Parts: sequence; structure tokens; C-alpha cells
Amino acid sequence: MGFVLIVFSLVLTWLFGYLRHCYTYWEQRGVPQVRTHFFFGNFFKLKSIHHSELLQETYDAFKGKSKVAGTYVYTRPLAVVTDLDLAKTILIKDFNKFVDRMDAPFNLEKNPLAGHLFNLHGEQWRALRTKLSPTFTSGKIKYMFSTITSVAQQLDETCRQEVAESASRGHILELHDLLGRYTVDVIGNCAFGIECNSLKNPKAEFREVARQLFTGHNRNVRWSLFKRTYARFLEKMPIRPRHPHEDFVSFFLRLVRDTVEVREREHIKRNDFMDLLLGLRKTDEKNGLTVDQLAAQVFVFFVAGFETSSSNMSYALYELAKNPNIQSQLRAEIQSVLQKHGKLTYEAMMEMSYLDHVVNETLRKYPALASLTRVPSEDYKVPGDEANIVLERGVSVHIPVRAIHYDPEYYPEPHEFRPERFEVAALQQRHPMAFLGFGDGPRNCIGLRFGRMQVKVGLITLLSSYRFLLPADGSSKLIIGNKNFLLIPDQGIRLRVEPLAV
Ligand code: HEM
Repeated sequence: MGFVLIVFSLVLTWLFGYLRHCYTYWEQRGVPQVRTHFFFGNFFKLKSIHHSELLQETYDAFKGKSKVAGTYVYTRPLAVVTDLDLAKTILIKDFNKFVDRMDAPFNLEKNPLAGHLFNLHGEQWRALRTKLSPTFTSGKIKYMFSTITSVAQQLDETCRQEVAESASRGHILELHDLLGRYTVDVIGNCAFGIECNSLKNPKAEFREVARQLFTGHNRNVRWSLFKRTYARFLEKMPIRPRHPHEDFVSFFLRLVRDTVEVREREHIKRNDFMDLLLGLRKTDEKNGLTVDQLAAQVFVFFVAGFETSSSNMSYALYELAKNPNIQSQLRAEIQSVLQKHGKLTYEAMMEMSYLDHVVNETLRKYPALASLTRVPSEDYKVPGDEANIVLERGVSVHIPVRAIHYDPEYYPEPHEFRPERFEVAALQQRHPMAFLGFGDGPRNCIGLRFGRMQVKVGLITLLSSYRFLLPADGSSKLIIGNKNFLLIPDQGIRLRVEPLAV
């Protein structure tokens, strides 16, 4: 009994010592840190998978006092950048030392789809980004405009039908689902060259896969964070937790392999990503993409492209319903530009500057990613910092996008929706890093032009034909989910939709 007690107290003493060592990582390096519980650390504060509450708390406590502050997810230290000049240096000037986004491992043998642009590290990322960048120029993206407008036409038809069917429910529609079906059809068409038909058939296979990719996993926030935090360690375990995306590997691989085979055999040409990627395969046999690499890129375009855009459109309509004057002003711009051009063209869309401000202001209030992450590839001395702060190689550095977007120093009354914040004069007065909706620097969002295009076409189509209002029964309460990597509306967005008189 005495022996057991001795062993138990030794283990406990070691555990306390170890935890104290972990939870004072920042203090030991002269970096201010938030207070953590001596035993549980931040366990009870971890309320979201993107841990935005921890980043906000750290940003609020130390902004103006130190360029970097520290916090913890379990025993893993996180650096939070509180100074926009330093954010710019990390994302742009010293990017060469911060190429990687995260430290998580991936196993290409078990999951060939994991070798995509968002995940890749160092030179592998650089080589792939160089290959893919020409695919996303405005010239290439413009070719897809007509595909997007024809899907938008179906969105209009489906919306009209659903409005008619919802008469008994006061014409209240759940728009996040409708717009998710629109973006699945757009991306399915533009990435795979496939008619997904999810607007016409909400149970279409593609829509179901897309839905499952973003729901059903991460039921327990703390367990999901645990798996992500200790992924490297868990990967070595004989029984390791499955990565949720592994369930979709065979679906995507089969789809891409079949599409590639048919296109190469029948010499089919289409203005879509698959075609542009197949071009990369052919023009350069030695350095070109393999079918698995190609499938991984198409997969990430699908994952990164559909939910970000449908959430952005849903939040925009929600804010427009809350702010009817802004909705009227935007509709007036859309109608006058469409009248001038006779129909919706790429040039007409580009002329709608107020629409551009509305999309940006929506992304400010509802950024897709709560923070941008970068990992230094060598020990990095924070420039000009009198405290001599060094960010050690491999530590996770967070630029807290959401906290910055809600900082009243950059956006007075940040909870107000004000598209004029993005007029040229206002932009010139603000720090360039005060808006990070698409990230920044060489590793920013490669699909931003395409994303903006599908968002704008969707909004133009809907706002030209319908008025959006908050339901009188107050059922439109917006809840942002905490179980997803992306900030998406948890229970959808319910609005009253009124067709406009023709
Ligand atoms: C409104 C729509 C979108 C938003 C708000 C958005 C936002 C973002 C953000 C914040 C990042 C991280 C940037 C950084 O770390 O600096 C990112 C990366 C990325 N996005 Fe998007 N995105 C959107 C649409 C798209 C679309 C349509 C595609 C593909 C067709 C796409 C593909 C990617 C890829 C591949 C990356 C990783 C880039 C790299 O690591 O080199 N995104 N996106």
C-alpha cells in the first residue's frame, strides 16, 4: 500500500512539474501570456474548434503592450500576433521563413487526397503553387463566367419554386442550404465538369458528400482539438483516429480518374479547372501532375470553394435583410448596371463597386477562417522588439483575423454593417492587414477571384428578383457553429423571400 502511495505521489509530482513547465512556455521566453489553470490549462476555455475565443482573449489582453502574446491549446503553445506591422512581416516580407501553414502530418499512402495545396509544406507547396497559379488568373477565371451564370439561372428557378411552395410558412426559406446547393453545382461544374443537379435534387450525391464533409464530424470540440493538436503523436499509434476526409477518398479518386480517362480518350475540352489541370499534366510530362495529385487539387478546390462562398452569400443576405436601406442601395446599383449592359456580363459584374464593398464588409464581419496560421521554419527573432522575443522553429503562430476585424481601432462600432468602410478613401486610411478575409502574401487564397465571382453572380441573380426580410417571428437568430474549421452558420439562415414585381 505504502509503495503504491509513493509511486502515485511521484507520478503526480512529475505530472504537476511537467504541466507547469508546459503552461509557462511563454513566460520562460519573456512573452506575456494569458492566465491558465495550473492543472487544466485552457481546457474549459476551449469552446470552438477554431479556438477563436482564446485568440480574442489574448489579443484583447495584450494588443498595444506586446507584438506577440502567448496562449495554449492543451499543452501546445500558440503565439498570437497582436501587431499589424508584424502580421505583414510574417505574411509577406519574411514569408520565406513562414511558408508552412501547420505542422500536422499527412499520409499520402493512406490518403492520396491529402497532398493538396492547403496542406503541403515547404518546397512541395512552392512547386505546386507555381504550377497552379496560372490556372487562377482573371483571364482563365473569366472563361468560367458563363458556366456560373447558367447555374445561377437554375438558382433563380429553384428559388422561385421554393418561394411558391413555402406560402403556408410565410415564404420563409432556409438560404444557407439553397446557396450551398448553388455553390456545389458551380464547383461541381467548374472543377469536375459534372452536372451535380443539387439545386433540382437536394438529395443529389454530390450535395450529400459536401454536407457530410462539413457536418457529422467534430461532434465534440475538445476531442477534435485534441486529435488535431497531437496528430503527429497519434499518427504513430497502432490504432489511430480516422481523419474525417478519409471517408471520401474513394469517392473523389474514382470520380477524378473516370473524368480524366473519358476526357483523354474522347478529347473533350471544357472551360473548367479539370481542363486547365489536365493541360498541366500534358504540357510537362516530367514535372506535370499525376492523376492523384490532380485529384487532390480538385478535391481542395471543392472543399475550400463551396462552403466559404455559400456562407459568405448567406451572411450577406442576412445583413441585407437586417439593413433594408443597404439592400435597396445595392439593388439600385445592380439594376442600373444591368440596364446599361443589357444583361449580366463579366464586365457588368466588375462595374458594381457597391456590391464589392458589401461582399468585403460581409467577410469582415464573418471571415471564413477565424485566424491565419503560419509555422516558422527556423527560430525567428521578432523584428524591432525590445523584449527580444524569439518565435521558436515549429511553434504555431496565429494571426487572429476575427479579433482584428472586430477591433474598434480599425472598424469603429465593429458590430455595425457598413459597406462604405471599403470605399477607396477609407481603405487608404486603414492598415493593409486590417482586412484578411482571403489571407495575404504568397500563401493567400488562390481561389479568391473565382470565389468572389460565384458569390457576386449568386447575389446579383437573387437581388434582381427577390427582396429579403427578417421573419416577423424572430426565427432568424444567427448562430455561428463552433465545431467546424470554418465559421459557418450552424442552423442555417432563415429569411422571408418576396419576389419583386416585374
Ligand atoms: C468567398 C470565398 C472564399 C474565401 C472567404 C476563402 C478564404 C481563404 C482563406 C482565408 C485562406 C487562407 C489564406 C492564408 O492563409 O493566407 C484560403 C486559402 C485557400 N483557398 Fe480560399 N477562400 C474562398 C474561396 C476559394 C475557392 C473558390 C477556392 C478554389 C477554387 C479556394 C481555394 C483555396 C486554396 C487552395 C487555399 C490554400 C492556398 C495555399 O495554401 O497556397 N478558396 N482561402
